[in-house]
Amino acid sequence: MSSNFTLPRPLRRSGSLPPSRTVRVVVLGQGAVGKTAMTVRFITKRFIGEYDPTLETIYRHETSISGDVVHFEILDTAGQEEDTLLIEEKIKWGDGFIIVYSVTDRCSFDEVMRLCFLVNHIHSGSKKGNSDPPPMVIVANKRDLQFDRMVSTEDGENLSKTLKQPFYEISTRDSCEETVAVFHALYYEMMKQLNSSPTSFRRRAVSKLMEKIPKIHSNSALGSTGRSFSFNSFRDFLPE
Ligand SMILES: Nc1nc2c(ncn2[C@@H]2O[C@H](COP(=O)(O)OP(=O)(O)OP(=O)(O)O)[C@@H](O)[C@H]2O)c(=O)[nH]1
Repeated sequence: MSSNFTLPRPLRRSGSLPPSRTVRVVVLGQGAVGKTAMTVRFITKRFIGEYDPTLETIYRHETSISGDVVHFEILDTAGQEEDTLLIEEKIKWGDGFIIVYSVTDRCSFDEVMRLCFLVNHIHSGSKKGNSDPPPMVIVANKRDLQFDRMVSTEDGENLSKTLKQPFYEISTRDSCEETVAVFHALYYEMMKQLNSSPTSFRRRAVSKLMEKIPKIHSNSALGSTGRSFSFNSFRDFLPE
C-alpha cells in the first residue's frame, strides 16, 4: 500500500469497459475460521458474535479506495465444502482470493497450503500466457484469543514467505480497521497484477452454479464512514 501506487485502468470484462471497476473476491478457509464475520465486518463495520455455518452468499458492496470507485462482489464460501468440482467453479469465478485460518485451529492453518495450490492450479490452467499466481492474501484470524492460540505469528509469516503471498494477522472481533485493510490490500494486489498483466482479469461467462448463489447488496453511500447501513444485523439482508 505504498503512497506512490499507480492507479491502473478499470478492469475489463472480455474487452468491453464496465461502467466502473468490479472486483470478485472469493473468501476461502475451513469452517468457523471467521470468513463470514470478516466479510460482514468489512461491509457493515459490525461484528457477528454468533456462529451459524454459512450458506454460500455473494455480498455486493460499493466503496471508495484511494479515489477509485470499487464494486466488490465477495463470495463467502462454506468451509464445509467437500465437492471439488463445485469449489473449482467458485475459484474460476474469482479475481482475487482471501485465504483465512484461525490462530486457534491448527488444521485450518494446514489447509491454507492446499487451498493456495488449488487456486494457483485452477487459475494457471484457465489463463493463457499469464503465469502469475492470482492475487491472494493470507489471513490469520482470531488474534484476540491468545490463550487458545495453536498457530504462532512466526508460523504464519513463514508460510506466507513460502507461498510468496502477503500475510495479515488480525482480530475481526477487535478491529474493523484490520479487516478493512485486508480487503484493501487484496484490491491493491489485483491492481498491481492488472498493471503488469492486463489480460489477467478476462473473465469467463458466469456459470449456472454461480448464478444460483444468493446475492446480498449493501447500501453503503460512497465517501461516507461506512455507517450508512439501514439494517441492524447481516441477517436483516434478504437474499435476492
Ligand atoms: N474471538 C473471535 N471470534 C471470532 C473472530 N472472527 C470470527 N469469530 C467467531 O468465530 C465463529 C465462526 O465465525 P464465522 O464467520 O461464522 O466462520 P466461517 O469461517 O464463516 O464458518 P463457515 O460458515 O462454517 O465456513 C463465530 O462465532 C464468530 O463470531 C475473531 O476475530 N475473534
